[in-house]
Amino acid sequence: MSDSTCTPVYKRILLKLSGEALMGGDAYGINRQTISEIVAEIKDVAALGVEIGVVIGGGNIFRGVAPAATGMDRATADYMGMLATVMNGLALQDAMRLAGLNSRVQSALDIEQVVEPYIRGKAIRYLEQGRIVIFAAGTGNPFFTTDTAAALRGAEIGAQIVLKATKVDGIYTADPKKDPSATRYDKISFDEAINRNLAVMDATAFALCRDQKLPINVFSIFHPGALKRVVLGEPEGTLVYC
Ligand SMILES: Nc1ncnc2c1ncn2[C@@H]1O[C@H](COP(=O)(O)OP(=O)(O)OP(=O)(O)O)[C@@H](O)[C@H]1O
Ligand SMILES: O=c1ccn([C@@H]2O[C@H](COP(=O)(O)O)[C@@H](O)[C@H]2O)c(=O)[nH]1
Repeated sequence: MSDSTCTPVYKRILLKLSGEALMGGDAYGINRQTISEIVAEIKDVAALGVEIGVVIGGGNIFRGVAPAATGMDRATADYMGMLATVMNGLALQDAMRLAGLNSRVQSALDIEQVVEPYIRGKAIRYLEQGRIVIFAAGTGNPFFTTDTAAALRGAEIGAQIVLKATKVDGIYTADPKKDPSATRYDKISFDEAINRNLAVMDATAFALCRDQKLPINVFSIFHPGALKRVVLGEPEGTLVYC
């Protein structure tokens, strides 16, 4: 049932959830309280009748370019990273189940005993039926990231925007964790974000969204209500536009 007091400006969104955000205050893995809170934010948006695809990251478990992967064959490390996103996807689906949300996980890597494979038409059908679709295993290819998977799946499912829910509250002139003097953009063009090498997302993801005219909004998943505010068209975080 849609909430008649709030009208979303997007009918279908692709939400990129940072894997690291799932850690909450922990050093590693998935914090149950944090994942429940994130799911509650998603539930508020689902209640508006918005169709939601989710790409989940894996940085809380494994990252192919992290120190833990030093010396490893890069492609092997990347496959481990993609499998980490499958674990996060299953945890997210379970947290959604506990919250009363109906979701499906689709994986870009074939592990059919665990999750169903990514099939675009089926994913779109699920969205039309009001189910949340969690896209796991990134693009299914090494040397990419889940940000690029978000751009790709967002374009494939016809999402109107990619929402990057992360640990920072937008895009800054430099990494705010390293440069406290960095300032936040309210909005920025794709060309400027790419030319300035703003590392909040990788250049492949920015370029794909730019080419597909798919805007991105980067915001903090730790700001209560931020996801809903973005979906209602209220200013939140940083909008990346064509
Ligand atoms: N110019 C910038 N503006 C904002 N954040 C930046 C910038 N440059 C680098 N960052 C960093 O980018 C990070 C992006 O966050 P995030 O952890 O979501 O990336 P991710 O690799 O997609 O996540 P994960 O792998 O955990 O799914 C932020 O934590 C921030 O410190
Ligand atoms: O398409 C993809 C997506 C991801 N990977 C690997 O997984 C990890 C985790 O993803 P994050 O985007 O960093 O959350 C990533 O570092 C890669 O190692 C991949 O190979 N292909």
